[in-house]
Amino acid sequence: MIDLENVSKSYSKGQPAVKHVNLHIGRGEFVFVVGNSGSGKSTLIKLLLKELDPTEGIIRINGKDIGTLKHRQIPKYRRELGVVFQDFRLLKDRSVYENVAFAQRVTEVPNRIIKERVPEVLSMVGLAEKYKAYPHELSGGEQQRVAIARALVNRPALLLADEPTGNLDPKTSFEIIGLLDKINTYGTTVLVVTHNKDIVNAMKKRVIAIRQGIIVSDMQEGEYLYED
Ligand SMILES: Nc1ncnc2c1ncn2[C@@H]1O[C@H](COP(=O)(O)OP(=O)(O)OP(=O)(O)O)[C@@H](O)[C@H]1O
Repeated sequence: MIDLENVSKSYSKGQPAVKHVNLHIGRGEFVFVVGNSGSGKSTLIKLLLKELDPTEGIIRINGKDIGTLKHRQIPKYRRELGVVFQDFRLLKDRSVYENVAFAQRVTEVPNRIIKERVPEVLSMVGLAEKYKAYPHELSGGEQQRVAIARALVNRPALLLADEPTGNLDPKTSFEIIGLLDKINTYGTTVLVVTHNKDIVNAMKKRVIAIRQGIIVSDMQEGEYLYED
């Protein structure tokens, strides 16, 4: 699903943000990526989304070297990934339904399919009843559920979540991770970047720790051993 071969990324100044990373994440895995601020986690997500190109190395997603994608192929490539952020990034002036439908409208999915899929993903995230609500009428956890529904509506094989619980209280954070875990059991590969030690320790998933752009540990049923 995700293969990084000797991937490095340097910004113009300073040390490389990601250094000689080799990584394989198989289809259907659930993986946490942990590390303190500035360790290179966001850079890694941006490389996977092809918002940045590596200075060195090859990134393959689904067997495809994304370095070979033409400029005009990038939007389509990104739509095949589901992405969730710490700050939800919902459209404030659109309802829950429209926020999720929007991801399909831009891909010119026929209305008939949209009408089928939007309620389907909203009930999967437990928000079927709130389809008319606007983001400001929802709690943080509910807003993140909408963002997850939007990420799932195009049925991505891979879901990337960058600090998805960063703005949520502990109970809601566990609910959101539980939802990502459920999505994973349906077959979607899930990669979660997080600082949340309690969640990482409770979930017993694969944990990849990054320090200064280098993978310093990679453990199945791992723990958050890393001190900030
Ligand atoms: N656009 C940029 N230009 C120059 N340096 C950058 C840029 N973005 C990130 N960096 C540097 O790259 C390194 C890794 O940053 P990155 O944002 O990937 O870390 P992070 O682990 O995601 O941190 P955080 O948890 O704070 O989001 C840091 O030293 C950072 O200062």
